[in-house]
This record gives sequence, structure tokens and C-alpha cells, in this order.
Amino acid sequence: MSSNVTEAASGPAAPAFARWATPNELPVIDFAPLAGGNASAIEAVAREVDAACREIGFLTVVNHPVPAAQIKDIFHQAARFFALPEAEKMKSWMGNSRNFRGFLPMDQGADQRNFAGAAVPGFQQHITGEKLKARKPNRNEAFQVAAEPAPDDADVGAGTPLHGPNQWPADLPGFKEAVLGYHTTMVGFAGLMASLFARGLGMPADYFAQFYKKPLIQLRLLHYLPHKEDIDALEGGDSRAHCDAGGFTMLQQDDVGGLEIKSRSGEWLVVPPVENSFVINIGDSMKMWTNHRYASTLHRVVNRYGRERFSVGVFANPDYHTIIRPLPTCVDADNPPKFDEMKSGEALRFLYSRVWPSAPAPN
Ligand SMILES: O=C(O)CCC(=O)C(=O)O
Ligand SMILES: [Fe+2]
Repeated sequence: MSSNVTEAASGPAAPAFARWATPNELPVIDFAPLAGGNASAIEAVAREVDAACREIGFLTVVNHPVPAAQIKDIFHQAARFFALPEAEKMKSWMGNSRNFRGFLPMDQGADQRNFAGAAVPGFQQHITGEKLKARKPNRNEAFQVAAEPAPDDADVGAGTPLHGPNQWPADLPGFKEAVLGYHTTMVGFAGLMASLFARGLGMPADYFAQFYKKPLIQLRLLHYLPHKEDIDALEGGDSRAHCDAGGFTMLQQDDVGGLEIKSRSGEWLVVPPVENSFVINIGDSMKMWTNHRYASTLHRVVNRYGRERFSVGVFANPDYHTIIRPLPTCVDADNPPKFDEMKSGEALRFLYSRVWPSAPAPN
């Protein structure tokens, strides 16, 4: 694994069809100063994060609080799960869930009969209208979970969308515990990120906490085979390039590489794998919250590297009932509000039901 970005930036593997992002384009931000609790050091980190979010909406974080052993283990768990026979994996098929939990096989899309939720102007524009019809499913297999609800969960009882059970493989000892353990750790890290965003946006550090009380934070294990098709097929109307939908994403990719982000000038930049780092990116919900001050940047994965690739994404979505309105610090005479309000849960349902399979809702 590359030990630093400079090495990756000048490494021999730079593909001809895209190029490595440089640290100027994709900042590498050191979180070590946060550990000391020094107020001005925290502000300085928040300002760096803020600048990256305004500019490209992606950043690489080193010296983050997630234990290296836990990261190693989640990749181990992902490899165990995806190595199961297809029939075993299909026992936890996402299409059996109404909450978009479970196994998503390669190349599988949604069923139009399950489309739900309402479109919001400015949100998930890569799937609105005709673009959705031209879009092919992703060429990866995935396994998705969210928080495990308590037996007496009020939202599950009330039938609130996106709340419900996970689907676990029957015969994979320790898998459920490890995956939920990683989820719990990442909920903590998401809280830290949210406090940095709030500081950078001139809001109280705990501002977002009120919207992350029972957050719909998803964990997605991903497995990609080497890409054989013509790469140009990913560029046009049928691109699987996308902007993330929720607040922000916290990603682990292995040392294969393959995550590419579209620069403002229209170039595809490869995100260099940096050992023990997280890639953090802004999703459409945070773009909306910040009245488009923060960039939600188009990205895709193309595994051009001849070996299988694993990644683990954590999607920090707020509580279902969150109403997103432009933050007061992001609105002024030069930046009038770009929208009135957005119902977070319904907006996420709009996306999920269009890209993933689902069991039909009860009548
Ligand atoms: O696998 C990756 O590196 C990124 C995956 C991704 O963009 C997503 O699942 O939203
Ligand atoms: Fe993404």
C-alpha cells in the first residue's frame, strides 16, 4: 500500500485515461492535532476541512480515531462474506427487505413498481428524468446494514420507512458482531466529522447533533471485480458515476485503487489509496444544507488494476424526520436560498428505491 500521497502521485501505475489527484486537488488532512483538545488547533483543522469541502468536496484524513485493527478486521469480514456461495449470499438478498438492507448482487437494479419518495430539485440530479433510464446498475456486489433496531423500536412499530431489521448470513460466526462494532465506531467518527463541519460553517460545534439522534447511517461492504469493458461506456449517459445522497461519506478503500472523482475542469482524478486513511466526501444532503457552499462531487469506481477490489463505505445520513433547510450562515444577499426545505428521509427513499431492489411495501 502506498505510504503517502506523493509516492502515489508519482507512482508508475498512473493510468493514461485518468490521472492521480495531487494533494493540492485532494487535501490530506492530519487529525492528530484534535487529540490534544487545544481549541485553536481544532479550529485550524476545521478550517482545512471547510476549504476542502468548498473546493472539491473530498478529503483524505490521516491520524483519524478509528483503530487500525478494526479497519483490518472489517476488510477481513467483507472477504469472508463475499466468498460465500451466491446461494448463501442470496438468502440475505436486499430484495427481501423494505429497508434496503442485505446483499446486492452484481449488476442488479431496482424495480420501477417500488419507486417511492419525492424528487427534490438540486438533489441527486444524476438520476432524475431521462438519466435514470440510461443508467446501468453498478458492477459490484454489496452488503448493506444500518443500526440494528431494538425489539421495541418505535419507528419500526410505526412503519417509518427505512427503519427495520438487518439481514445477516446464517453461518458466518462473528460477522454480525464485527460489522455492528465497526458501525458503532463509525457513528462516533461521524459525530466528530459533523462537529468539524459545523465549526467550519460558523455554527455551534454540536449543531448537527440534533439531526443525528437516530441517524440512518449505512455501512456498505463492496466488492469489485477487475473491469473488462470499454471504459468509455462509463463516461456517457449510462455512466455509473454518481454523487452521494446523504450528509457525508467515510470510505475505506483497499490498496487496489479505483475511486475516481470529477474535477471542476472535467478531468477524472484517481483518489490515491493512502494507508490507514479515510476518504471523506460531501453528499447531496450536506450540499443542500450549506446552500451549495459545499461541493457534492461526481465520482465513480473503475477497477482498471487487474485484481479484485474491496471497499467499505459509511454513509452518514441524518435522522429520517430531519428537515434540511439552508443554514443561516450560508445565506446572504449574494447567496439567496437555493431551496425552501427538503425532507431528508423521503429524499433518500427517492434515491434508494430507484437504484436498489426492494420488497414491495404492504398495502
Ligand atoms: O468503492 C468506493 O471506493 C466508492 C463507492 C461509492 O462511491 C459508493 O458506494 O457510494
Ligand atoms: Fe459514492
